[in-house]
Amino acid sequence: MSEQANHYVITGARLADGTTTDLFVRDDVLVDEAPSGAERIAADGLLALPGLVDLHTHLREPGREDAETVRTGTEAAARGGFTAVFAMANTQPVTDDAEKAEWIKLLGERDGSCYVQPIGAVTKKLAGKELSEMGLMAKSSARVRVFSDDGMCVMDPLLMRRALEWVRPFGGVIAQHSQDSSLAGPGACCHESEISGRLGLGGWPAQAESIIIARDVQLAELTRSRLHVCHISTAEGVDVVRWAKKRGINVTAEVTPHHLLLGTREVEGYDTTFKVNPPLRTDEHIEAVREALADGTIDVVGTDHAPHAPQDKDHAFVDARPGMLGLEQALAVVMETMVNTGRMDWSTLVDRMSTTPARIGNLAGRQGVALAPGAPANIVLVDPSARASVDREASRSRSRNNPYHGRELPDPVVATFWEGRRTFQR
Ligand SMILES: NC(=O)N[C@@H](CC(=O)O)C(=O)O
Ligand SMILES: [Zn+2]
Ligand SMILES: [Zn+2]
Repeated sequence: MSEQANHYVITGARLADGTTTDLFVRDDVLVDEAPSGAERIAADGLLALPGLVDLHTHLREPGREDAETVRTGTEAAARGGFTAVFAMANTQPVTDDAEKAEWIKLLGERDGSCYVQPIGAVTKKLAGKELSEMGLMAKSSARVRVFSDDGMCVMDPLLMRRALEWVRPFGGVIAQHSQDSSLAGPGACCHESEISGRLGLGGWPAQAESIIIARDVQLAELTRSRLHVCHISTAEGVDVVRWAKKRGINVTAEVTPHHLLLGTREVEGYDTTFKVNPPLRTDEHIEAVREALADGTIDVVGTDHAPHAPQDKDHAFVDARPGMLGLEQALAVVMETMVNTGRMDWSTLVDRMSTTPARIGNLAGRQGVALAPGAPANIVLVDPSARASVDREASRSRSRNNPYHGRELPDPVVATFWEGRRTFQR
């Protein structure tokens, strides 16, 4: 038995369905009896869940390695209980051809503490003018299935129609950053509300989001293709998705941890950590996205982990880069807002944070698989009662724009195993 072998016996853990079992890890799979020489891990009182899957991560490599790298971003992911992340295309250069997608995939294999699946850009350089090489990215060894201009909205409806048509034959999906940039002034940087008026900040109305979603679900219907709505944040947006699903339109939606917990009032101190797209909203919107995540109108939680270097955040609110960290506290925030409030049980949480994101991103069978013999050994061990004050300095991320700094939250992740490899241990 080599010392490097990933052989574990995890005893006494409770699964998402409430049953208690022992888990046997032999290399990268779960088996039905203890491998010889396995390390024993007592997990009494802990939950064992399939590793979490994030459809929406910004890893910043290549181009902004001062803010994050594949290594540091996936270390943050493992710390948060994730065993797979989808890397957004808005890097420098943009991931808009097969070679660049293959390079991200290779970086993941070389440096990753979890599986890294590249997302391809919808348009070249995210410029919104010309479709990228989506077919070649799909055919490449990176096997890209999710395409997004995230950071930018695909504003041209004809281009959006063509993109949806293009990905349909190979089962791809267009993940849209739904934000009508023509419906707010150039300085829009928070939610349009009484608070934006009082603070003197330009606002994004909720309708800048819901109008694009309404257009796109109809284009998904027209093309019989698949649409994913990134970071939905408004009651109006949720209503449109609910309507579209009732019509049988192939649409899925995602909410971020920060839109489940944080509100417009966070920006009152002009702390640019809280500047994000779409902006933090008011209580009625927060209530709407929580309800929609519980009832399945919103299919998944996606972190929109968006690391930024200090020089991009240390500006007047209107000039700072939007985006905040998310990977390390995602599970904690979903527990606090959804599980500990009695809105959601653990098996639904697993669906929203592991099974369904894996399915949307075409990783079903490899990620988000229920823990049973034969399944890949992607496991997160969770202590449901631990709590701690978040310290941004303790982050695995290279950036410090953590919106939960100083806040007391659950501190659930005890250990993470990716394909049998222990990638995090508290
Ligand atoms: N969410 C953000 O405010 N910023 C993201 C881009 C995006 O998700 O739109 C980023 O890349 O920094
Ligand atoms: Zn976005
Ligand atoms: Zn994003």
